[in-house]
Amino acid sequence: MRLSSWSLSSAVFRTGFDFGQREVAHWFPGHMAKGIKQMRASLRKVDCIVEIHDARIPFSGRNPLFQESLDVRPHLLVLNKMDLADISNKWAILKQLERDGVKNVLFTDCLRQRDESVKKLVPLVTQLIESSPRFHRDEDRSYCLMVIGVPNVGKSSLINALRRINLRKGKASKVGGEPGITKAVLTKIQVCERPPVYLLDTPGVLPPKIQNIETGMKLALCGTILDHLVGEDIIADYLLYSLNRLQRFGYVEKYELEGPCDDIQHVLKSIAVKLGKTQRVKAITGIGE
Ligand SMILES: Nc1nc2c(ncn2[C@@H]2O[C@H](COP(=O)(O)OP(=O)(O)OP(=O)(O)O)[C@@H](O)[C@H]2O)c(=O)[nH]1
Repeated sequence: MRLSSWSLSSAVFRTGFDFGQREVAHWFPGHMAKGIKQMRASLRKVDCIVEIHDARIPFSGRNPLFQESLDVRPHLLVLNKMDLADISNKWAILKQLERDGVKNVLFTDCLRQRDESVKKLVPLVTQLIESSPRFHRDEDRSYCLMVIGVPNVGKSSLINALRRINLRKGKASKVGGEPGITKAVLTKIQVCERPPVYLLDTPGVLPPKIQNIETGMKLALCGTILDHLVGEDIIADYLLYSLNRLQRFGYVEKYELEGPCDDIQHVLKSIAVKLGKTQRVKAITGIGE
């Protein structure tokens, strides 16, 4: 078996998207451009930037547009959805990020009710802010954080988890399984009383140009780009390619296949049959005769 038939050029051809060269208007819609503008305008009020990214793709798809803000404020990279990621090589990930200039990293799972990782966030950011050269201690001082990241990585979930853990309060930010739920920079949301910590939720912003097609596919696979913009079949094909390349053959047993396979249509058909998701359709013959 060849490990995969997936090919970058065929994905470009089939999607019509060229992640490297062309700006794809759908991926940088108006609210994202507006979001970046609003973020820049609000930066003045912010003590620390909390950038959230998907722990499954720690090195791909972070938005370079955020970089300028990271240079002027303390920065914490939160790698969320760690429950879905393979973090057995956590130290290697941290080392690589450090080489890329990212020193402060926290892995989180925002869906767990009493998650220890989310609890660490407030002490970590207050420490970062208080050790920054711009810091002035003041009796009534509160801390303002700005939460940034590409769409659907869990920005709103993190805000809600912080409120749940620190204030025992309910949701303040709308959460959704699709990218693009948060469309406006919100007003300050309180997430902790002692010390008083507020934060600004922001819309998920994709880079206007995606570095290369593989980065684009990873972002799509993690749900940061609406599936239909890339094509569900192409995303599934890339997933199969990635599983085979990483020699993760768990899908073979789960879907009772004969063995590893590089034909996505065959795999999808077998899954549909196993899950009873098939439909009878009338075959139409004779067209064009
Ligand atoms: N498995 C898992 N899912 C998560 C986690 N955090 C968030 N999610 C899910 O990821 C999806 C997106 O979460 P949101 O909090 O809406 O993400 P967002 O970054 O605010 O999204 P936008 O508004 O599109 O920018 C939702 O379906 C959440 O339930 C996590 O730690 N683990």
